This record gives sequence, C-alpha cells and structure tokens, in this order.
Amino acid sequence: MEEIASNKISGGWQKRYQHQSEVLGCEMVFSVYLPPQAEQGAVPVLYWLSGLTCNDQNFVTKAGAQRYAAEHGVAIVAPDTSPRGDDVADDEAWDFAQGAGFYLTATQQPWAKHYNMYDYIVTELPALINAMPAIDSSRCGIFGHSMGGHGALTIALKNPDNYQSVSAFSPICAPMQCPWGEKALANYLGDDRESWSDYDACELIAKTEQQLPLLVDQGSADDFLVEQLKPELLEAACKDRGHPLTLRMQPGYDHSYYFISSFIGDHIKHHADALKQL
Ligand SMILES: N[C@@H](CCC(=O)N[C@@H](CS)C(=O)NCC(=O)O)C(=O)O
Repeated sequence: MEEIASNKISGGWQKRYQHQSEVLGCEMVFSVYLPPQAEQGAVPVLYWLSGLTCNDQNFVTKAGAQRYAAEHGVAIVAPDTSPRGDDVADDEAWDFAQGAGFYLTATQQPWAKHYNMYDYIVTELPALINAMPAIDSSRCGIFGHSMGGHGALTIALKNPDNYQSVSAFSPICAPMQCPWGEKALANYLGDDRESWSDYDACELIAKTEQQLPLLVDQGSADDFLVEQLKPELLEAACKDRGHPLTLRMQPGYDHSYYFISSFIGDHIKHHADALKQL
C-alpha cells in the first residue's frame, strides 16, 4: 500500500492510498482522514460509501466532513465505488458497472471476475485500515449516500458484530423495487430474485435479529426520491419489525453533496456518540 497524497486539514491529515486489491483483482485507491486525536492514541473509524459515478474524492472534497471528524476524534475511510481499470468489464451507462459496484459479490459473467465490492468493504479494506496504529478496530461505524446508503444499511444489517453504528443519506432503500437496483441486481446476480434479497435493506430488516438503530436523512426535493429511493418502504419494514429508525425528511434539499454537507455533522455525531459508549 502506497501513500499518494497527504494534506493537513482541520488539524488532522487527509490521506490517499493506492494498493493492489486481491478480492477485486485490480489496483484501487482509497482515502482516509486521520483526526488530530490519532496522534495521541487509536481512534474509532467510520467507513463512508459513496453513490453512483463517485470515486473516493467526491466525499473528501465536497462533504466537509473533516472538521466534524476532528471535533469528535474519529477517522473516516472513503473507498471507491467499484473495481477500476482497463482490464475490468465496464458498461456505457453511468448507473452500472465501473462507478456502480453496488457493494455486492457478482455471480454473473463478465462481472464476477472483479465485482466483489462486498468482500472488499467488509474484509479486505478493514484489514488494511486496522493495521494502522492510529485506528481502534473495535469501534467501527458505516454510512453512505444513495447507492452507498444502500451499501451501508445492508452491510451493517448483515454484520452487526463488525459495525456498532450506521446511518445513510438518501439511500436506495429497496433495490429489488426500483430501476437502479433491478438493473444492477439482475446483471450482477442473474434472474433468481431470491439471491437479490441478500442485498435489499427492507428484506434484511425483516430477518435481522440484532436491531442496530438506523439514522436516515432524505431531501424532499431529491429528483430520485419517488422512483429510486423509496424511504417509505424502509419505514414500513422497520415499523413491521419494531426496528429503530430515525427518518428525517429535510424540506427543499436535493440529492447532491450540498445536502450531505448540510447534515454530515449530525451523522458524525450520531456515530461518535454510539462508538464512545463502547
Ligand atoms: N448526474 C449525476 C447523477 C448521479 C448522481 O447524482 N450521483 C450521486 C450519487 S447517486 C453523486 O454523488 N454524484 C457525484 C457528486 O455529486 O459529486 C452525476 O453524474 O453525478
């Protein structure tokens, strides 16, 4: 793993690394913010999963998260959203393939060779991060936006022992019931819809035993709200199971990082408060 950038911000360091990923079979780049407290001892770590078309830089440059991470003394890891490179299968569409890995393990060709973002986020990347002396691997949260909100919710629901806090901005709440999700799941996993349910937050809520409280923010003026995101389905699934959910509809906000930067401080506090108690 090679450090390719390091910039001081809010008293800490915004770093960027490049490495050869075993599970993705390609070279990957990710970013890590280390708050000033990391110089004194190990700090909790949050994983941020971005949405369609993003790499690690959208969050790092637009969310304004560093000042809140510095305030609360948490590190934030921002990975890319798919495997990358000329050898990796791709598609012309902006909502599928490179930039749109959907945080799953593809089973269908040609995608199965490289598209294994689930294992990258849950296993390979944490192994690299936890080897850093600045990181307290026992205190870990996960959050994300849109496709990354779907990733954060599904990964946390499936791995409650690995993540002690979770939140999402404008998540794709029910990928089995929206065009972005149906396209990705059919291509990556094939026609058997039963296999899709392992990557659908609403389906997972119905099965999970441990009830990690969910914080979700959603802009009311988000162009993708009605057709793609469907927070009402997550609300219904949580209500059915008595799963704790704080769903905040934020009037006038759209799908962009202007929205995320407006509430990122609340999310980082939500995670820091949960992780401090451990
Ligand atoms: N036209 C947009 C549509 C996709 C979109 O809104 N992507 C969201 C995630 S689903 C995003 O974070 N885009 C990158 C950015 O705003 O920096 C784009 O190409 O970025």
